[in-house]
Amino acid sequence: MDVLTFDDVALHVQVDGPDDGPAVVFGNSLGTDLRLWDPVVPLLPKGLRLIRYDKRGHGLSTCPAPPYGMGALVRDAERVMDALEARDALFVGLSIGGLIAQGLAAKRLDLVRAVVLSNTAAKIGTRAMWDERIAALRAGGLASMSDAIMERWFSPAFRNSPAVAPWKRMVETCPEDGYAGCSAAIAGSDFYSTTAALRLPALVIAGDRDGATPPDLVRELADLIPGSRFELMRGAGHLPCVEQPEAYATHLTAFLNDIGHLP
Ligand SMILES: O=C(O)CC1=CCC(=O)O1
Repeated sequence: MDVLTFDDVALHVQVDGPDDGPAVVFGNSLGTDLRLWDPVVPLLPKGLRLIRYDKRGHGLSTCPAPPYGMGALVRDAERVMDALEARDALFVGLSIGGLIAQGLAAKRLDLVRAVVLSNTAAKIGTRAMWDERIAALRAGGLASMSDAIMERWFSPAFRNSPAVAPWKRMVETCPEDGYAGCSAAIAGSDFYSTTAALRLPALVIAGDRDGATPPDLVRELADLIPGSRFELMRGAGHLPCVEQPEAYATHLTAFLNDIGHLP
């Protein structure tokens, strides 16, 4: 197991592929850890350096006391990439991972040459909505919220199948403080103006059954970035890399090819 230790947090990372391959860094969503990408990773072209990490308060990373700011989450991504000497990478961020991608691209263009912004937006929800979510979390824990979370994450077909069980368990076992801390970071994030100033290749992915970041909101994000590509995945919810890994990997591979980021 690889752990990168910093002054305020220790981050669990997993690297697959050769050290000298083109780097692809993955940022996962609220309540998920780096296993979010397990279905997609084996379907990507060989020879890439695939870097995954558990954001603070999730997976095997440590869980500093909440609340977190988006600045800390962006800094964690930056620290992981600096520590692994991963420059000029494609950053694939899903949901809060997509917020981190936007913040990182605005701050460190030397690290990020292109982004995949998946099931995300320039701003996700309102402060009132996130305050309510944190209150519900503190009142009943994640197990009391997991049915509603599955409704946002997955299409009816997937969430009514046995395949949903491990993903439900993943969110139910997420540290409550980590979930609350990252919820606070989302509540305080608004990337409309910085993302509108980004000039880099971007693929923006939406799912037409996404109950957290609906397609119109994701489309609005794509419209902020000149030249971005927008893909709507039909039948997929908030986590299309889980529901439709083959189609998701096909979109990533086509984008990698277009931007010349293949081995
Ligand atoms: O609302 C959810 O459960 C999904 C979600 C919103 C932000 C994020 O990262 O995940």
